[in-house]
Amino acid sequence: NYFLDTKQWHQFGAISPIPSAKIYTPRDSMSTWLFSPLLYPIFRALPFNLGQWFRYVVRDNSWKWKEEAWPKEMLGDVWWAVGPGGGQLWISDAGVNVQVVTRRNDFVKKVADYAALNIYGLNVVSSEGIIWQRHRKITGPPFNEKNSSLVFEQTLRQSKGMLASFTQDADGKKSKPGQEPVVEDLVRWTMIATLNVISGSALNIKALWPTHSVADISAQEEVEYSRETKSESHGLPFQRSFDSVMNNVRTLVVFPPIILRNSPLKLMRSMQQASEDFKTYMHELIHEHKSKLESGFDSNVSGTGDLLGSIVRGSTGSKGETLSEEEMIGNIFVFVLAGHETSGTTLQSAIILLACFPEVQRMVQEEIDGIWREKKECEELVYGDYGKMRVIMAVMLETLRLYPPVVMLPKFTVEHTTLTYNDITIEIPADSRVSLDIVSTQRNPKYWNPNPHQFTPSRWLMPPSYVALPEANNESPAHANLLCPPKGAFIAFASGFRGCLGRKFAQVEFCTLIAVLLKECTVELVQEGGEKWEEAKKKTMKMMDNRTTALAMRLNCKIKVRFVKRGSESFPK
Ligand code: HEM
Repeated sequence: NYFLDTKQWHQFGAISPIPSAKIYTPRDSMSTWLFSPLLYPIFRALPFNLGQWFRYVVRDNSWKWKEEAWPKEMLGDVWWAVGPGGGQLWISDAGVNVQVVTRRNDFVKKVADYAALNIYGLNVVSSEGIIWQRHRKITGPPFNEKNSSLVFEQTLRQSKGMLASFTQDADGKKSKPGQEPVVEDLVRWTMIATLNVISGSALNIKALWPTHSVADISAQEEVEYSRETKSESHGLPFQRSFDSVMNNVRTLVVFPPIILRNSPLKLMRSMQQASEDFKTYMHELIHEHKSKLESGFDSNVSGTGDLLGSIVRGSTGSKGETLSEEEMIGNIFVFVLAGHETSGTTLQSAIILLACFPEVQRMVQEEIDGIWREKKECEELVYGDYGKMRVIMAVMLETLRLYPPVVMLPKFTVEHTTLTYNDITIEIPADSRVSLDIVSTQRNPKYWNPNPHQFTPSRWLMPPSYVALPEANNESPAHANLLCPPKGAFIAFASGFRGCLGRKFAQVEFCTLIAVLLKECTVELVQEGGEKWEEAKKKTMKMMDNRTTALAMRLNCKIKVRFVKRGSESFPK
């Protein structure tokens, strides 16, 4: 019962050799998870600090940013949150992180937590054990150089459309200096770009940028999509069904199809219709790929590098090592899910940080100028330039260090096991949650001094003589002389067996988009009500800390920026 269970776990925490926090809500309660950000202010307002423990159950760990309490209120690098339902071990020590991610049979994903992601089929994100191995074996290889080059092409197209819409007025004319449109809702646009890039690179479709100017929002309604309805049987053109699925993913994941299909709300019925159309289109695409393969087409040689094509090809192997059509669709769905919001929010954070740190933006622009100086007239940016974007990569890694879109890596123990921390053996009972705290690890002064909370991309830029320590991780092998942090100290892309499959994908996308946006323009904060630049920066940096988890960690407020012609900046030179 609740009281005995609570008492037993609190006693367990008290005798553990590491610190512990007493929790009073059931550990696996879905309603606590859902409503914790709303309940937190109520608990925090209780007298005599009675509700302080609630901070440890807030799903997004947001108190670490908001209350400027970090790291004072942290209980240490490794500590227990204990209460009814069991214990949750929180880790922000690099060495312990490594132990967890490299012992994949001891620290597993709790698949029940991911069941909602199986709406189209089992996939590499939601599975464990031998099923996960089979999925990873087939879904890993498609993230290759050919795909990276496709990602580059897709991003080039999107970023040009994006830049035009940031620098043209509502009539589609180039804005005059000082009259550039205000980008009110930056994340909306970065998410459209990343959704289009992933759909393009996963399925080889060419989505168009939806508007000629962000000042003319109505234009979005008139979007023309490149892939039109394929047969009479579909209600929606492909891209519309795809966008609808991705934009309404939370509803689709929470409500079963039967409820949506029979809902009295037209909106819900149309979401389900779009979802069914998406599935039919995906089956059609898979059949197209299969028949090409049967007719002797070798996608390895002449394919475009799109993820679906490679998966279909990789799935023609021996029995037991293939994916069913449902599983292929399931994987494409989670690629889009895992890749679109994470990348979109990272780009948003980085663009705002660049607006706040003009000296960093200048370094980025000098790098871009250097790349263009080497080109002949009429030459374009090419995939080969990606490796030259060291400073942009440093900006990405530093953004991810401070504002990772995924804040925690959740693991679970099926059997009793142990971890070693500073020569201490930590006993971990079966059925414990083990959470790798990405935010605290990546702000831990043990690894990130000096100024671990400060945005300093130059910490990643090493001289040519740099030799990485043996126990270090190279976060972007395509770039020379970037800092290799100690293994387990940078885990924004996870690490070990279940490391992010789309790391390079996201990196190519990020660098290409920034290189296009900042070639001729500078991003600036919009100063409001006569505020001084320093005031605007201070206000913005405070807003940057105001985040909550949706699918990925998101800013709670909109930060306005503007893209002005280089040379006409208004921030201090
Ligand atoms: C800035 C962008 C990104 C970040 C920060 C990021 C971060 C992560 C993290 C932290 C995980 C581990 C999650 C967990 O185990 O709970 C993960 C896994 C994964 N990511 Fe990413 N990701 C990014 C972009 C992408 C992209 C663009 C794709 C695909 C196109 C992608 C595909 C995946 C997949 C398939 C997994 C599951 C791997 C497995 O479990 O074996 N990610 N990512």
